[in-house]
Amino acid sequence: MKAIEVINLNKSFMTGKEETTVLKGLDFSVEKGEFVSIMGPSGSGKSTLLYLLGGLDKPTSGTVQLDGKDLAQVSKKAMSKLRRSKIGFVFQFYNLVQNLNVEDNILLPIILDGKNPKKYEEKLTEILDVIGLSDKRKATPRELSGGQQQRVAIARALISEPDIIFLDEPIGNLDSKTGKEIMELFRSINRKYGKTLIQVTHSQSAAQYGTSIIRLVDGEIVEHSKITA
Ligand SMILES: Nc1ncnc2c1ncn2[C@@H]1O[C@H](COP(=O)(O)OP(=O)(O)OP(=O)(O)O)[C@@H](O)[C@H]1O
Repeated sequence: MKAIEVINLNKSFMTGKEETTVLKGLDFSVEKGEFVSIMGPSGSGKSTLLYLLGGLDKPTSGTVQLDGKDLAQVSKKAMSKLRRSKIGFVFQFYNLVQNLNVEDNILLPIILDGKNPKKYEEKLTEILDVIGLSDKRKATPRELSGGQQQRVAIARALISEPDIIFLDEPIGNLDSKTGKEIMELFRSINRKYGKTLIQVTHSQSAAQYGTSIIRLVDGEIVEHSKITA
């Protein structure tokens, strides 16, 4: 089963009168349960691709299908719902709300979605256990280390039980030991819960935690390979 299908995807940006083509006719698919690393030099189009896959930006032409749905055909309202329920995002700089404690940060997508957070009590406890922060429920972000803050961001991405989680340089801001721990957490989320993960990374060692690599150079795919353990 395909989680994502990309067909002849193009993306250009206008800067003044200049048009820059950043993604050039990409074709690929991602199976459910894969953990894909998008790699490539700075400026090759990795983040642009990730944002198109997650519906945060629109292609200039071509299609992105998520779970068989062409994102261009999805209404704005349905897209926001899709983003809140089917898709999770984790960014390099955790993006936590500083004056909310750990559990409220994790429950934020639920509250924003108009759901009753009380119904998520059990799920929250389970996720706090998975991320190893059961004893920090009431702490605020500034009382946590960078690695712990990223764990909270991961928990927030997991709470609505999305099928696909997009990671933009998720360990780019962490020391190597903490980065390893976070990558191990992603690997277990991928293996244990069968979530599809798509990460943008500069790190070859971070990519080794995944199942395949897509390498971009100048907006084109130069490699799409499986990682053999
Ligand atoms: N909103 C935008 N408007 C104009 N140009 C943009 C925009 N977003 C990205 N670009 C350009 O598209 C190109 C690719 O950017 P992108 O951020 O996707 O690269 P990247 O591979 O993720 O780079 P890095 O590894 O440095 O984060 C760059 O030349 C960038 O300047």
